[in-house]
Amino acid sequence: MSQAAERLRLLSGHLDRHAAVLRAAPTSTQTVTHSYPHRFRYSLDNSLLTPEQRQFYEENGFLLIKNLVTEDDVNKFRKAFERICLKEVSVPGLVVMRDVAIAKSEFVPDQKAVSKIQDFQEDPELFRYCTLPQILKYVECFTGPNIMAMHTMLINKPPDAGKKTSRHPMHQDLHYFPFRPVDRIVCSWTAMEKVTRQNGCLVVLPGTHHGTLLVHDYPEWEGGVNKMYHGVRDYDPNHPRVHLEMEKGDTVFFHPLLIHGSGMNQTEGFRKAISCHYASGDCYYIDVKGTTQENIANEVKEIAERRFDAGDISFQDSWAFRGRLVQARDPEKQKLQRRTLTAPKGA
Ligand SMILES: CC(C)CC(=O)SCCNC(=O)CCNC(=O)[C@H](O)C(C)(C)COP(=O)(O)OP(=O)(O)OC[C@H]1O[C@@H](n2cnc3c(N)ncnc32)[C@H](O)[C@@H]1OP(=O)(O)O
Ligand SMILES: Nc1ncnc2c1ncn2[C@@H]1O[C@H](COP(=O)(O)OP(=O)(O)OP(=O)(O)O)[C@@H](O)[C@H]1O
Ligand SMILES: O=C(O)CCC(=O)C(=O)O
Ligand SMILES: [Fe+2]
Ligand SMILES: [Mg+2]
Repeated sequence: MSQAAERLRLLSGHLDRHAAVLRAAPTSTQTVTHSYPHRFRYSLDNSLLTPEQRQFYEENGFLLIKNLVTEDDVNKFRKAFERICLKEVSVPGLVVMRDVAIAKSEFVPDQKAVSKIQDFQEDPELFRYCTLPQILKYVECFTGPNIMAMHTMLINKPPDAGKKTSRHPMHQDLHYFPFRPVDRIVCSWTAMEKVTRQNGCLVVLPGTHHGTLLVHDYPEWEGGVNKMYHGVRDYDPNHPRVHLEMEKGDTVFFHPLLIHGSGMNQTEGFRKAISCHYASGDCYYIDVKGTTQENIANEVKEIAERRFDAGDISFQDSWAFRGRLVQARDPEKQKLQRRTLTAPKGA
């Protein structure tokens, strides 16, 4: 038997015994969980999540917390978005996107034209979302105490213009991220109104975070597809799907390998959600050359160089500009700010 096979055999023997111990464990699982650190890969020890919530995230890759953001705060974020759309304020670095079906038709200079804004880290009111203590408390369970807000977004999913371009294809957010480790990254996504299957709620494939990063590309949709909306090329169409219907203020936290998307908006209203991707400040940048992420890296680089009229902006630079420290126990260790390009040995 090869050394590797022998190691695997020993390891699986160890895991079997481990599982047997867990099965034989008494009903007070709370004390048991703390003595078996390998049982938890996706979440860190914390005093916030119930054992059931923690287990749910481990198994499914997402966790929905009801009523986490107040009505008052959501209304303030809606107002801030409106002011941006009305061009009453201009925010440095902000990316405004119109749905491809609308962008290619007549320009309407109000929020109706805007399907998404990204990178609102310089808007104090919207960025307040990323610093809400009740959100960071949950985020910390996945990232640990040093937290960077890496990517901010407000999605204003328009009524579908008839070409199904309001859909977001099934994807894994990690496709867009040149930083690791993967399990120390989490997204928070808050409904800014009731979201339903009708207006295009999030759709998730539970448990897919256990897999690896898959090949992403533009889906072959007849009516067109929005810029950079890559989808997983092959996923199991029979995998169970969950439609996450949510009330205003409800927030879902999900893992960057969880396959998710959102359906067509079949209503007359604009379905709004605000989100932030967080990563541990101890994460490091990786070089995606030669990986499945090379296609998105090239697109991002091209757009960034055009926008900033600069010669050479790397994929990692484009993230380093945007990341903001939102919580620190250990300010020295914020590798994502310093743009450490090489992975530490053994990572
Ligand atoms: C985890 C997370 C990162 C996951 C995601 O967010 S996935 C989606 C990521 N998507 C993005 O980051 C795209 C961000 N959007 C943008 O950068 C911009 O909106 C752009 C698509 C570059 C367009 O911006 P801009 O150049 O200011 O707009 P213009 O009105 O001048 O149009 C220039 C040409 O682009 C076209 N365009 C505009 N919006 C879209 C669209 N949504 N999809 C596809 N093509 C689009 C527009 O028609 C125009 O094309 P031509 O007329 O030059 O042929
Ligand atoms: N024909 C398709 N090809 C690839 N992906 C699709 C297709 N139709 C929907 N999707 C994706 O599946 C997810 C869910 O879409 P959608 O809400 O339409 O689901 P659904 O279960 O078909 O709901 P409904 O029956 O309400 O339309 C979205 O990410 C969407 O982009
Ligand atoms: O709000 C949505 O439709 C989901 C958007 C999304 O998953 C993303 O932009 O990565
Ligand atoms: Fe996503
Ligand atoms: Mg459908």
